[in-house]
Amino acid sequence: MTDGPLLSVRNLEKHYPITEGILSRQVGAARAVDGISFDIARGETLGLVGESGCGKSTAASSIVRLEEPTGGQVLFDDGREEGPRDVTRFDEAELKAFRRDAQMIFQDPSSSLDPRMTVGSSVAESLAVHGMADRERRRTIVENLLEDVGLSASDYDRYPHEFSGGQKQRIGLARALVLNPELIIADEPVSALDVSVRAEILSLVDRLQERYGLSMLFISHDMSVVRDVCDRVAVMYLGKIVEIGETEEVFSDPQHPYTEALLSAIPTPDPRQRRKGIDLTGKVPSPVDPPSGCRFHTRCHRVIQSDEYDLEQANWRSLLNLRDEVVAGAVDVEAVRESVGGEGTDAAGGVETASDDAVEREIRDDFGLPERLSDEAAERRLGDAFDRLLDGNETAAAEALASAFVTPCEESTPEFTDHGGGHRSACFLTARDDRALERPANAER
Ligand SMILES: Nc1ncnc2c1ncn2[C@@H]1O[C@H](COP(=O)(O)OP(=O)(O)OP(=O)(O)O)[C@@H](O)[C@H]1O
Repeated sequence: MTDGPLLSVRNLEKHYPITEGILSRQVGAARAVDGISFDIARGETLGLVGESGCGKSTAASSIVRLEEPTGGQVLFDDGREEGPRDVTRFDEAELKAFRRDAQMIFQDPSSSLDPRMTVGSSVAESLAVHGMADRERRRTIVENLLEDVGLSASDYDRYPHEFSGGQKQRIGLARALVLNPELIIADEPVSALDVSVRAEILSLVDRLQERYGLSMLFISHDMSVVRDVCDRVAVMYLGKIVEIGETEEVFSDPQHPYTEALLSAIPTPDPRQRRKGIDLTGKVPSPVDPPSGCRFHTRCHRVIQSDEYDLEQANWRSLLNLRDEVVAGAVDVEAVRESVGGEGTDAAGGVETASDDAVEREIRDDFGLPERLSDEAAERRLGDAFDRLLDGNETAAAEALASAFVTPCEESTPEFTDHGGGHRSACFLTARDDRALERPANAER
């Protein structure tokens, strides 16, 4: 056995083709996982965390080749003399052996339990598949394992429907452990469970991991769950890892604004401890057409300002939101005019038409923009774009906004910056001055 990591994922990619027409011509690709790299040491738990749709499950299934990766390497070191081998190049027999060493646990344990089989037979099944012919021996191993996961040996002969969600996840754990694997990939193992049983299952996972000396990739959208069980954490956004480091470090000194926003969403019972002030608004963009540059720039509260202006950060964010909506053709001036003007009547008794000023005020208000920006140059260019928009020339307005308001974050892709101790993040802010992000004034911790 070498001292190196058990698993090294290198530039892993999974791109799903997007096809069109009866000939299924490929017209694009969903870049669900777009070049992620991380290591998992022996006995270590790495958390992979991010919002729904960022590619966590695709990463997991690509690592064990339930789906074929499009690119990259998955190096697994099972202690052979020749060192780590690339799972993506395994033939069928090698893959079968690898799947004994690397087991998955899923969010819904019922999906992998046959309702017509006793849970004991379900757990014992893979022992038989992998060549253990002695039925009594299989039974003894499984009975012991059921006790290890907090069930009893007599549960062997019961059926899945007789168990609660938490108990089923215990059975899922027993199934994953029965072949004595080295690596467990747990995909949201507690998200479907009642809050009351989550802590029990998490502490069981922790205990089993230590007892069996397991390495684990623990996938979750929930930062608070990750904090409880993971030694290190990798934060994923739209197919890419944006920050990775020791859990303690990442939680106490987050370096990427996305991590910061995820942390601010953790509910805490103590209002004095509550972090607030960071709105993670909007959905994760589509991986078919991800934003250019830093993929988080369309939602980032710290998105970098153009050197030309000196605006309040919130106003800069709002300006970019307005720009993106106008460019997408999603600002319907006439609808706003109607909604603003519909409240009064004109001299002839007809519905009053809202003035351009009123419409502009309304749109500014919708986007959280003040009636006048503090920066004169920015205000002039915004006013210019509004003139065109209110004249009904959306294309010219979009062009004016797109050329006036550009963030460096969309122009190139940030590389990783090393913060020491294996803590790295990919953000221009930290790349610029290599120091921790200052907290926003209104973000309490
Ligand atoms: N077969 C597929 N074809 C095209 N796109 C897909 C396919 N499977 C997943 N995707 C897309 O890939 C992206 C990543 O999905 P994935 O399920 O891996 O995310 P996730 O972070 O695990 O989210 P969740 O927790 O909701 O499962 C999503 O945008 C999803 O729509």
